Amino acid sequence: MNQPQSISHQAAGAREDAQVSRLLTWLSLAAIIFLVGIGLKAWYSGHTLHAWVLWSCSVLVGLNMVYFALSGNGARQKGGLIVVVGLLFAYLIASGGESNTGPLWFYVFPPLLFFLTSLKAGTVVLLICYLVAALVFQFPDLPFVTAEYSSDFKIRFFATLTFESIFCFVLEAGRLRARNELLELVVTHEHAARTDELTGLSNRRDMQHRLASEFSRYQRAGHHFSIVLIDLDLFKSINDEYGHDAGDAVLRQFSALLRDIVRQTDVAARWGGEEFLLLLPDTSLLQALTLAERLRAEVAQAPFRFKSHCLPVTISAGVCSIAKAASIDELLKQADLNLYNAKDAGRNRIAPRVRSRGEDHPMGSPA
Ligand SMILES: Nc1nc2c(ncn2[C@@H]2O[C@H](COP(=O)(O)OP(=O)(O)OP(=O)(O)O)[C@@H](O)[C@H]2O)c(=O)[nH]1
Repeated sequence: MNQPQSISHQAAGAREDAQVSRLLTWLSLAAIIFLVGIGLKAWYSGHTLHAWVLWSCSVLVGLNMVYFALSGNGARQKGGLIVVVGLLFAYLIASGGESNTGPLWFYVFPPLLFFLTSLKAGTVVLLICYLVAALVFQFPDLPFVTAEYSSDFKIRFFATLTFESIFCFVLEAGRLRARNELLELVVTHEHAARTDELTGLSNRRDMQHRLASEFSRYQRAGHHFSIVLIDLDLFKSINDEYGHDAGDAVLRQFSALLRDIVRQTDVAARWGGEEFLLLLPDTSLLQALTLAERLRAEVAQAPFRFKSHCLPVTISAGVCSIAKAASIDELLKQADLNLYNAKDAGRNRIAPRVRSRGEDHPMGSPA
């Protein structure tokens, strides 16, 4: 049986991914403007190589944006941006940038990295960057390494960068924990808003949503469906005779029976008090009547127990197919009318009553 609808972690995650991608697009745009601007400055200061590297990076960031716009692949968008930024920082450390200030840009990397990747992946990439920086600092004679840094600078650079990295890690871990707790809370609340607390079935609100979407499906594709409106007979007397707790126990036991009897695609809801509603997709009136009759017979036979008492429980139900109604309201009204007829005819029965060919007993009457 269909559980009450609820948003999943995946749905929330997908929404979050879309937000991050939007943010990254703006960030990429800002980076392109920034890189072109600094490149111009380097060009006019006579650092032509530096200018070309910055402009090349801005082209790569632009290509990454275009790729994302065409493919919509957010993971590749992040990966592409990390690779470009990583290459740029490796160049800045190796060349020293302008006036040996290139490594200072490295401080942008830890927060960006943890934001774009997971804690684990961010730590791994960061360690690789540390290794590159250590190699450049330790072996200034390596090819492509043109900068030289003082020992003081190297020590301070590593110390401050390590401090920043740890701080970013702790902050990101806290953010992720809070985000996950919030998601759990949203899912729990969403589930509670759609579930009947006593029986665990869908509540009226959830059923109304499902009826509306099933009706749209019917209008769009012509998929027929039926409903069964069920009412426990003389339920007040159970409450009066055995107490409210006994009544609650009966409602729970009946719900469990309902869950067992319906198909995976059917929806069972507590419609109110001691009234239940079944939504049966792709089901004709006759099929719905057959199911309702089976349910009626099972309830009449089932031993409903509360403490040492065996409680007499029967149900009446009104069945209606969408083929007989022009709207959900009309469908519910017709099912309610049929339920009233079943009660009026003596309870423990299903309405409308139909006689199947070759059957001795009319369907919908007590066996
Ligand atoms: N224990 C319990 N009782 C409930 C709950 N919701 C509604 N009821 C009771 O259900 C009873 C419904 O009584 P009625 O509407 O008179 O209907 P009935 O006694 O079932 O009689 P018929 O429907 O005519 O067969 C009332 O006594 C309500 O208090 C619930 O959540 N728990």
